Amino acid sequence: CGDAPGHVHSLRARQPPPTIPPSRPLEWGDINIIQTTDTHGWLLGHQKTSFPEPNYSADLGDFASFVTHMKEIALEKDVDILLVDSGDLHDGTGLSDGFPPGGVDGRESNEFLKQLPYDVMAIGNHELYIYNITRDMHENFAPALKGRYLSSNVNITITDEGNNTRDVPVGSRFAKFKTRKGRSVTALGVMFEFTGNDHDTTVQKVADMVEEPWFLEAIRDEPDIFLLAGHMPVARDKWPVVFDAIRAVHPTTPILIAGGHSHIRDCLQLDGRSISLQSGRYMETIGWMSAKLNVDKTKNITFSRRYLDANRVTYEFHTKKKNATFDTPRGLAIRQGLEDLVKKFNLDFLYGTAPQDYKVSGAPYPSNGSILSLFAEQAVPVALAINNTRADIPSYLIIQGGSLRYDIFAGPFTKNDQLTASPFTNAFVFIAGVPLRVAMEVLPILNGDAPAPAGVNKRRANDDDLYARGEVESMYRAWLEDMYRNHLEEMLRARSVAEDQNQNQNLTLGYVTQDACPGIGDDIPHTPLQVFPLPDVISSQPPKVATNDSLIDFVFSDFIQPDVLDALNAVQKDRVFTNGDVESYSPFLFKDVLGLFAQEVWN
Ligand SMILES: Nc1ccn([C@@H]2O[C@H](COP(=O)(O)O)[C@@H](O)[C@H]2O)c(=O)n1
Repeated sequence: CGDAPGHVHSLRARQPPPTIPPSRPLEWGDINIIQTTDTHGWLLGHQKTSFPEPNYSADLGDFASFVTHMKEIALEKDVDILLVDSGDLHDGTGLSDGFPPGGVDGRESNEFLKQLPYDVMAIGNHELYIYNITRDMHENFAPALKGRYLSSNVNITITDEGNNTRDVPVGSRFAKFKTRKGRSVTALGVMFEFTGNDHDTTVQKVADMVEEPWFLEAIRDEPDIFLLAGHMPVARDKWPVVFDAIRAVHPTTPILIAGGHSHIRDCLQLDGRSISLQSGRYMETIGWMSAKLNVDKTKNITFSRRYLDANRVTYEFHTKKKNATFDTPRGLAIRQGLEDLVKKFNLDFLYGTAPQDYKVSGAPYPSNGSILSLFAEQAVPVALAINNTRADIPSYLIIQGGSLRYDIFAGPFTKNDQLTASPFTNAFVFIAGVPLRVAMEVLPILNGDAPAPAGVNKRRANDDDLYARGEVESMYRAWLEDMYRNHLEEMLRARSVAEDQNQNQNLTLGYVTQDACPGIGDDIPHTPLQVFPLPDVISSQPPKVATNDSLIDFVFSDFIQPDVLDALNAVQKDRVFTNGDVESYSPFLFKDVLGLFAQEVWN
């Protein structure tokens, strides 16, 4: 059948390029865990054909079939298997963010996640940026998990039917349940100390949470295992606070931690009877951990972990299925439902044809190949000139680079691609009559490239504050930079580049993980992607005006409005800038910009 006019035939490549099959079976234990985290709406998988995308080409239907077969294998082996998610279901693709006016982000895509047999799910920070989303999770999502959607330190304020205001957990504080084999599990869902949450939602400090009576009561009786799911990176965060609180009562009980948030693959052990795993982002990685639970409490537990590339070749290898025997009725129905949602949300609508790739961290900034340069220097000026009475007034723009979430690939550019690259509903606001010189002083301060005057929140310099507000892109990039640096060092150690290329010639691009757990974690060996450093805040080209003191419209994202006002008031004393000076600049939001630009320029 032909494509509808202005639409692509399918968001999926007809035949994704072949991926390398795994060569090592998974190590099974008495208790086995499949983990997802930071899925951010990527339920149709990665559909582009240039590597590493095909590594992650499986959709949620494929994953559902995989889980079914893994449960069958667990039954044959007579062991336990649990499915766990560590949060961030929103903001990332059209399936979650392409809803029509009046809808709620993620409500329809989450219906498909409900169809998977998750044993435990934890809340993420992307469930807290907008109150309506949190409320939807509380009212419509958590009940489907029947007490297993965990928000140990996250509350929502609601007004009940009797018009009383109540502060309640978004999901449940903890869950206690038994596995198929009769093992008792005490599960928690702990969130990092996020401060960027919306009104009427609260995130409690982890040190305060572990002193709560409910927490002490929940951990008092010894289970067979503690399962700590949560939207918090396994390294350099507050897991040890939770771990120590449990260890003070139960020195040897197995503790399995399923972390998330920083989008990396990671593993460590806080002691010999515990393991912490984190399985990446965007349905690229499926995490596996297993534990052989010995009864001798003086001995270490034998754990294993593996990072699976989320594609059918991987899934079929580990379930010993063939293409023809892999799909389950539920898997096929989920895929069909997702395809139907693509049509319903018009995600296959074609805005134009991207002439080349535009990368987030795979190209230098600024450059022709950078999506940050494309957005701030080309797309925003075109998109914000539409329906804008101020379009003729010289303007200068700054925005947070973290709002550009994914690469654009050469070829058809659809509504789904637009939302994948830039999913947020941030607004463009402005202050009229700012001297260009003053506006241009804000950027280096927010990036920490210039000394910040007292009281100014330096976005890059103040890493703790940035981290608390949810910024983890720099951690993800640092992880990529490490793997690329290691690769270059290895090439130097190799006798010649030719020899290295020879050794690596069958490897495709992908993640090369070095974590703190024994053995090799990656299921498939890859060669790493090249990565470039990026600033936190980016700008448009300064306008051509008479002098640097000429007055311009200073345009910025409402997401960084408090930082911008602080910086403006610190770099000059002629005028006090307040929220009252800030006006709406455009009816269009961040998520609209690339589509408007593509329609004008890529058509
Ligand atoms: N309205 C928003 C919300 C978030 N961002 C960007 O996302 C970063 C946090 O996302 P994680 O997946 O890393 O939790 C945040 O720091 C912003 O850069 C945004 O731009 N607009």
